Amino acid sequence: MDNIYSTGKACEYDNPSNCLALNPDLYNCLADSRDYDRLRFCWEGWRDAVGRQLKDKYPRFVELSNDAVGQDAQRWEDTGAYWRSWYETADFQEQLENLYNQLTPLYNNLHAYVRKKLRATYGQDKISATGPIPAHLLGNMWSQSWINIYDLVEPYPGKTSLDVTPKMQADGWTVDRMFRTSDDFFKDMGQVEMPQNFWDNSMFVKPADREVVCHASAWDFYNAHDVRVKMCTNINMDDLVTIHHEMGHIEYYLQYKHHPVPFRRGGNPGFHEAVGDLLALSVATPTHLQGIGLLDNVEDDNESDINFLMSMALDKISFLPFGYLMDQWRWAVFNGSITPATYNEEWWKLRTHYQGIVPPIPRNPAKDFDPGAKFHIPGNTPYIRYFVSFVVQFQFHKALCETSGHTGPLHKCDISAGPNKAAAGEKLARMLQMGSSEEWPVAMEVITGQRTMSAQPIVEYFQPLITWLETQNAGERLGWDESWTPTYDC
Ligand SMILES: O=C(CCC(O)(O)[C@H](Cc1ccccc1)NC(=O)c1ccccc1)N[C@@H](Cc1ccccc1)C(=O)O
Ligand SMILES: [Zn+2]
Repeated sequence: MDNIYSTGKACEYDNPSNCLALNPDLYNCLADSRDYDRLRFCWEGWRDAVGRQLKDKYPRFVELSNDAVGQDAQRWEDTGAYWRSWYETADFQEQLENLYNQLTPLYNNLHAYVRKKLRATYGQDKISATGPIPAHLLGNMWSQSWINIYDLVEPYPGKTSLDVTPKMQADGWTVDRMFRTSDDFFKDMGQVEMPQNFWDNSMFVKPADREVVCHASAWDFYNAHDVRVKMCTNINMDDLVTIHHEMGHIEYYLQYKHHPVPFRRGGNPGFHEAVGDLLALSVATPTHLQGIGLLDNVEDDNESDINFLMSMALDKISFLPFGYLMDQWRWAVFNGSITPATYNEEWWKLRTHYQGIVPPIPRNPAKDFDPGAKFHIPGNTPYIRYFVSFVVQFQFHKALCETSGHTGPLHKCDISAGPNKAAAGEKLARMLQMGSSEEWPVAMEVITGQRTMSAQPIVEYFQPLITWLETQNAGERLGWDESWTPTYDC
């Protein structure tokens, strides 16, 4: 399944020998095209090339995985139960649902605003004012991050552009400079620097001579010195953020390497995903981007603030329903309540219910397997960890901002700019050094002083934007009529 995913290509209708790889061709198509039908080709072509090939393999995989976790001393009732056990939280699913319910108003306000803007771009015949959004129009192959359509939704055009990709490319940024920039930030915050073998042994760019798994990953060789990233880096802001994400994994490896192997894990899997994103919250601030030469002039006024918060919301708020639903689907597959006969229709029920999106073309239940078109399904990588990460990274950010001595609104905080940045770095290092030797509430307490997941910090961070969106959305229908479908001209 990994090989099918990593080598899949979508071939042009009019030239079957001209085939597009996911990275970078289809990524660029979904990010840059503003042609409804071209976007549909890229969206459908990837699912035909990969999802359809995986449809009949996945049921057997589920069976084998459930057998494996039911064996011997483990005796988990199914794979989902085993995966949830890593959080050591009896009411874990209830806590997640509670967090999600608190975040729904943020998402619905962003969704309503983006839907209105997309109607203006693609026409009222293509998008309903009260329905779900066609999935291929959101700038991302899985509609999980909407940052690439920032130009279509920018609140105050003409203010400083936050899209630093053009400047990265114009200034000749290299992949090495992107990784060095990230390493410099970790060092500046008092964390451990990347060892020489990281630079010697990592794969930073897509090789020209062989097929590789391009989906980014960070590897611990459990020998206290060999740590590596594998990534097909492109010169853009998205990948600069991903580099921080991957380096966050490496940082955890380096900080907990003194523990026995069973403790060389994150406090919980969400913590491992949160480290790099946490630091990237500071790097992404306009003043920090200016400091590393990616923004020329920064305007400090309310309109620029709203533009900045919109760009952050298109990355962080848009992700929340996707991060939540991926394992809602998978846990149900593992426990048998979703069967191979209903894989795809149950997938789209969840996608429409939580994300407020619909497929641009009818799905064929006998052939289509759209979950298979997302890396983590064939890759068998659990996903709720990212939803947990998106919640806790804002709890950590708020706490480290206070420790660093930041004053003012949370969204303007760069922990490396605070007078007590060293104290903030020490708290982070102490948490990382615990690995999984303490249960995660104890690790959380080291940074935040309390032991529970909370949606309050992410809501506080985005509050100015929420207020602005509520005004903009006056008269709009929040949420969507799940029965609407786009017109299909074949
Ligand atoms: O998948 C990733 C990043 C890759 C990874 O760093 O999480 C990677 C996934 C992976 C790859 C191969 C085998 C297993 C997992 N995870 C790691 O490299 C990893 C995982 C656990 C511990 C240490 C490293 N991000 C998710 C979600 C996300 C996260 C942050 C921003 C945007 C989107 C996505 O792209 O959908
Ligand atoms: Zn990760």
